[in-house]
Amino acid sequence: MKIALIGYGKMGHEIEKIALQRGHEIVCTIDLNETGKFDSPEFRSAEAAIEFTSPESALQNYRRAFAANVPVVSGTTGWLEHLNEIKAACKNEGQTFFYASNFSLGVNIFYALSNYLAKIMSQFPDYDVRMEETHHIHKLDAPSGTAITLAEGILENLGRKETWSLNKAGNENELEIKVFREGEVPGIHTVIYESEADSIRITHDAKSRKGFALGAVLAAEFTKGKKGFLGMKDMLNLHP
Ligand SMILES: NC(=O)C1=CN([C@@H]2O[C@H](COP(=O)(O)OP(=O)(O)OC[C@H]3O[C@@H](n4cnc5c(N)ncnc54)[C@H](OP(=O)(O)O)[C@@H]3O)[C@@H](O)[C@H]2O)C=CC1
Ligand SMILES: O=C(O)C1=N[C@H](C(=O)O)C[C@H](O)C1
Repeated sequence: MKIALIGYGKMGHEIEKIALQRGHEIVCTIDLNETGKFDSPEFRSAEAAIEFTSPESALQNYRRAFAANVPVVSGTTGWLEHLNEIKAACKNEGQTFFYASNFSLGVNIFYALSNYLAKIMSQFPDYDVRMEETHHIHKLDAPSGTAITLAEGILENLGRKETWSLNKAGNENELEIKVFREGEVPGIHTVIYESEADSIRITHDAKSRKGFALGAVLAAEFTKGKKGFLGMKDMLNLHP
């Protein structure tokens, strides 16, 4: 299929490689300060645009792609305060938008596992829960989008935490997410349950960006012929 890339950084390059390997054509790449390209015939010919940019630019990019009637697959994190606006555009304007805070199969299995563990732990109040995430030093947002999705799943299934907090231990109603930024780490997420007797830890450790990029290309393939707001739940049927 014809794919446009919005954002030609670390993920844009990785996605390009995988898209070409899977027989797709990259018809247009749009990086910072190249917004004129949204009006080009090449961009308009795309059957999907895959967007990995920055928290501040994501919403504008979606709007520009929608104006050209190009479906969007996005993995950019840190923009979710605008989620309802995008859902409304899907519903009221007939747009197509696929979002995942993490496109890797492994993390989506991990989400399901963490939700299930939280459900079990709802019966065992002696265990407190906290989370840790580690990423490369270039990351702009904290906590990671993946950590927020994990935290939301824990809050929903555990029933004894009201909200999550960033690097702030001590309040028993809050689920602490401790954030580390180190070297070129692609992404590590850990959920820790601890009682006086023992601790249980589950970790997802990405070996590279390949899994994220493959998931994004599979998502672009999945959007073909579909309308509305889509996510990994629709594609993988993994977490209830
Ligand atoms: N959902 C998932 O599975 C994953 C999500 N991510 C998320 O994706 C995003 C990008 O990650 P990554 O590729 O590592 O970051 P990079 O910084 O390597 O790449 C982002 C690219 O987007 C460009 N850019 C910035 N603003 C615009 C704009 N307005 N229009 C077009 N291009 C723009 C940047 O240009 P310049 O460098 O000149 O600023 C850069 O080339 C982050 O939010 C990250 O959290 C990352 C991995 C997996
Ligand atoms: O910025 C990154 O690199 C990543 N961002 C995503 C996030 O914020 O969860 C996904 C992955 O962890 C890599």
